Amino acid sequence: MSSSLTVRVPAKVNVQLAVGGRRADGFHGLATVFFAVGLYDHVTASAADALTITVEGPDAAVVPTDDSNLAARAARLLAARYGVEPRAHLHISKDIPVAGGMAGGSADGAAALVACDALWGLGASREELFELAGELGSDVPFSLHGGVALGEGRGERLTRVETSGSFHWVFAVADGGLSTPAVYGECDRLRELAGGADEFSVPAPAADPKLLAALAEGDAAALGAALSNDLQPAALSLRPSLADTLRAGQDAGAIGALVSGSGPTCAFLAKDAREAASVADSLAASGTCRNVRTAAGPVPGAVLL
Ligand SMILES: C[C@@](CO)(OP(=O)(O)O)[C@H](O)COP(=O)(O)OP(=O)(O)OC[C@H]1O[C@@H](n2ccc(N)nc2=O)[C@H](O)[C@@H]1O
Ligand SMILES: Nc1ncnc2c1ncn2[C@@H]1O[C@H](COP(=O)(O)OP(=O)(O)O)[C@@H](O)[C@H]1O
Repeated sequence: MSSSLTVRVPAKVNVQLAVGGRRADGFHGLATVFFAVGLYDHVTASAADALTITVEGPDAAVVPTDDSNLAARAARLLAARYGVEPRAHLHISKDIPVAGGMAGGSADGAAALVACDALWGLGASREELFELAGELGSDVPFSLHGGVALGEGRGERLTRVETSGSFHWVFAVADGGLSTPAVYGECDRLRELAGGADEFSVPAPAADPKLLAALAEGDAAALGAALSNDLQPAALSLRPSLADTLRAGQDAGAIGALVSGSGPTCAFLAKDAREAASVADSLAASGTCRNVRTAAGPVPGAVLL
């Protein structure tokens, strides 16, 4: 047992997000290709008498520090499963945009599972951690997994996807977030208008073979052309100004552009690191976003430092 340890965990972008009809349980069946990018939160767990959370970083003020924080929920779930007291102080150093469609909360949940398992000396297997992650949220297993993976079911059933080389991304971070349930709800509303939103009205989602080939071959131009997100019309409907952001990135020379997950962060693929820096400069000057980040990937999932 150690008295303090830190886990590093990445953000994600969905390079494909195919959304099936709304299921009876309210969730949507997905075929999504998660891609982990080098933009990280760090969660440090230290010995304490009770479970407490602190957060630092530019968005810290909008992150809950009570039991609704995904890191706290993860610690409690793990402790309950092993019959131990959830005694830990969790400090989150947050660099992943909050409510931005980049799975920052899920990342902290995954990191807390790994950190508390080590702090409490539980020795949970990878399989056990993945099972707990799936109970915490649809995106949490991928934050453990990292790399590139196809997510099916709610997004929690993962299969590793083959890739070559590195891809270079630019992220335009918006002012304020979008609620994930609200974006799925808007997707359903738009689908109802077009004829139906349930599982019988919407085709079953499937991974795009062209996108998988582009990833396997390390072909950035082909990946850029294949990017797709079924939640994008809903995110644009709730936040019409995102169309300006997407256009600004395309005009700046990005070879692919899409809303990241449920948004409102917009993700742009660049040919190489130099082009990414140039797209980032143009986006920052465009006045269509709060700030701009560059990151390469794929990178590993939650890892104990
Ligand atoms: C859209 C995605 C794309 O990766 O992520 P974000 O872009 O928000 O980060 C995910 O599907 C978000 O996953 P996550 O944020 O873990 O969602 P959960 O906590 O499991 O569920 C929150 C809510 O989202 C909706 N939801 C989530 C997953 C899914 N397959 N179908 C859904 O309809 C439901 O309304 C659910 O109550
Ligand atoms: N550790 C956490 N970091 C960020 N947000 C959190 C965390 N725990 C709970 N939340 C809540 O989850 C909401 C969604 O946050 P986040 O996971 O960053 O976005 P998204 O679901 O778009 O990827 C936030 O608005 C916040 O209220």
